[in-house]
Amino acid sequence: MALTPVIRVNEVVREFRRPRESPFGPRPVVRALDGVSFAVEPGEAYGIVGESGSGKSTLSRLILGLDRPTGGGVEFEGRPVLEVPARDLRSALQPVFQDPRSSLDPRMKVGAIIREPLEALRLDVDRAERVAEVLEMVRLPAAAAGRYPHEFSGGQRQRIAIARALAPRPRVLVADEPTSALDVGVRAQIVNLLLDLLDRLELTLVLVSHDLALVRHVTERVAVLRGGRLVEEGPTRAVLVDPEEEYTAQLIAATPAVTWRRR
Ligand SMILES: Nc1ncnc2c1ncn2[C@@H]1O[C@H](COP(=O)(O)OP(=O)(O)OP(=O)(O)O)[C@@H](O)[C@H]1O
Repeated sequence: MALTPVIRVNEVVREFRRPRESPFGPRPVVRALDGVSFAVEPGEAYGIVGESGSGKSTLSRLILGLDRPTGGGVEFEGRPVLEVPARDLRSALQPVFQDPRSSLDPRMKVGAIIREPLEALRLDVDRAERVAEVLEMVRLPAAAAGRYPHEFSGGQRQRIAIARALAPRPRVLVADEPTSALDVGVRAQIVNLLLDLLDRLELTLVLVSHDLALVRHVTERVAVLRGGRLVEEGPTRAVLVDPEEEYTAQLIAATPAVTWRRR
């Protein structure tokens, strides 16, 4: 019997209304997503790529249950994501955002930042122990808990953001451009850390990025979005090395040739 997909995106449409262009004119509608369907299997690393404005962030918000589609639906582990109780959903499905500078509260110590989801979700765990555990997982010293985010480098702050996401022991991470705020040299470390965590913790990853080199290195399957439509989907190697669609070939051609090296 086939496994239930972790995430199923089913004919999803998301429209946004723009402000009127003239006082009595209609409000223009932007179709950010237009009939997108795919499924992510347990333990898989799945990439979503596309140029700016193709609908990637809109899709990641819908997957996380942070937004409502205009049509179609998203299922998490077989249930409509909007019907999963918030506490169950957030302990299982955690976001990792782009820029830890804006997602980490500068007034809170790192320990409190990592404890926050445990407190918000009222999880019955030894919080101090869990903080130490996740800091160790992202290779930061236990003493980091007593310091503030500004005392860390960009790469270390991204590790803190990942530690926070891991604290409730999620089964799935949704990472939207997790390395784009970082210098190139630091990116590879974060990427290798993510790969290591996927292996060790048997996580499912949805990686949203315009960085094709990153997606090629990390994911097993990939979906290519263009203007809100899914134009191509398949094994990452096949799609990003030998694409069937001209659009994907153009995306690849527009990408600087960066290759990630595994440790
Ligand atoms: N809240 C909103 N209100 C109006 N339009 C929106 C809103 N959010 C997204 N859009 C529009 O939907 C389309 C897709 O946007 P989205 O941010 O999902 O693209 P993206 O692929 O993530 O782009 P980027 O890589 O630049 O972040 C764009 O045309 C955008 O202007």
